[in-house]
Amino acid sequence: MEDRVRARITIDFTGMMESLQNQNGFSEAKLQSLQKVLDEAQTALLIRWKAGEIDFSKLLVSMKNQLSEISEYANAVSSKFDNFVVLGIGGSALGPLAVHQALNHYYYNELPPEKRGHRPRFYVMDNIDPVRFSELLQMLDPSKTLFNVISKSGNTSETMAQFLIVRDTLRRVCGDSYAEHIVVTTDKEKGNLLPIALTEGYQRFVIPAGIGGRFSELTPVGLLAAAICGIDVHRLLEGALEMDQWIRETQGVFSNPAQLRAALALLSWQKGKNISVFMPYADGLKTMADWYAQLWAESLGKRYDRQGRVVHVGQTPVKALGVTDQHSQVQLYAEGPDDKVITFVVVEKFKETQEIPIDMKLPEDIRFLGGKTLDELLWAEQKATEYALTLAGRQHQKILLPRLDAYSVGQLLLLLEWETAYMGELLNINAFDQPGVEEGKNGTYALMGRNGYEAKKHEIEEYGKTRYSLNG
Ligand SMILES: O=P(O)(O)OC[C@H]1O[C@](O)(CO)[C@@H](O)[C@@H]1O
Repeated sequence: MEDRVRARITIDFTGMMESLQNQNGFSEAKLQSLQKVLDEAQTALLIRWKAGEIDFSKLLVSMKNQLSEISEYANAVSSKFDNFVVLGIGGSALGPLAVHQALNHYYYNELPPEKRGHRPRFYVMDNIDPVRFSELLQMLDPSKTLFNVISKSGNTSETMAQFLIVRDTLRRVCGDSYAEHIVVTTDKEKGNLLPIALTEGYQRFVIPAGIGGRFSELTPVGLLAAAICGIDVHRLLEGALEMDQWIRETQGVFSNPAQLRAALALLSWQKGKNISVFMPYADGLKTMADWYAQLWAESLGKRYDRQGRVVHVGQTPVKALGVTDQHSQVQLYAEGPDDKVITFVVVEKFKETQEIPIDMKLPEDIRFLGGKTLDELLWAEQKATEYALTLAGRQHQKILLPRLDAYSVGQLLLLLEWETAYMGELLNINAFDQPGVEEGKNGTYALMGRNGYEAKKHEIEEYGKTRYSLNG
């Protein structure tokens, strides 16, 4: 029976304040003085959203209205197929993966069907590594598999290549019924995937206009996969809506969680903290750190400001996992360059616990663990690391999730999306585009022989003539 607690997540920014207060020239008043900029940021966002750009609230409400369609399809296919495979990359893969890992059994795919509600196994193919892709196709029975091709643009080479291989395989294995094994999630009007989907009669879901990949988890991009794998998508959206409302309706940097995190991020970035470490203390949130990395990096790493001036802004996101990375990265965080701000994400109540057995015959060095639980050990380690970083004068803050459930995850997604949007405004850049990836894409088209890219191909071949390499 799912717990119906609807507690809000908490932002504990003591670690930031203490460290910032120890720096010359910082005061709470300085943080407060950002309020005017944040208010302007909010107004600017709302104006642009009214004019048709991404609008979190509108999006969530319209998704709520579409849930019955998504759930109906999900229920129909989940008992029909043994496997459900997402083909996508970036925002079209990281969100579905993060939410699945956060909310489903950690070993979901290994469970016998009855223990996963007779729902299909779930795979996300977010790369074009030929070995992994071949091995996936060797391992799955295509006739028992549903493939979800996800691409906002409908043009992404990696996803299109995967799709063409899968379509070919399905045609060979399933004959005329191959189209029943493909569901497409793409734009309503644009892209090359759409006409193929229409002509070949695939089931189709729409990514609303104005929503870029990294902001699309709470659209059919993520909701379909979640619904097929048994996640409570209603609660996910409820949590997101609750956070959206909290942020949208709360004035004041010390009461608005996204404004506070963005303002602190700006202040720390201005003080040379060029790295933002996202460190959840829950294995279920490991891929949430990947999702966050794309959100923060692609949204905020920009060459030009809104007036076209060269600014080169952005903070490099780093993924870490507590407690695992205490034994690999924390040494650097404590004693290396003071260029990081660390966000711990802590779950206050885990859905499972494990007691450590008591054995009085053991030496005290390990006997002290007996009678405690793994959760207690994990929380103690997090607190101790937080304290150690405080002693080292390092900046950190903490997001506390009451539980790792759909409601909290919905809140977390929206918190981070809003924070990114505010940070974009504070940096005076467009957080919703990604022009820096175009050059690489065009180069790929050129090298793969796409018509119209001959000059670029020549340019790259010329570049390739001078090499400095070592081959013993
Ligand atoms: O969903 P699409 O259009 O295939 O894009 C995939 C990813 O590629 C990017 O456009 C970057 O190349 C990301 O912003 C996006 O999440």
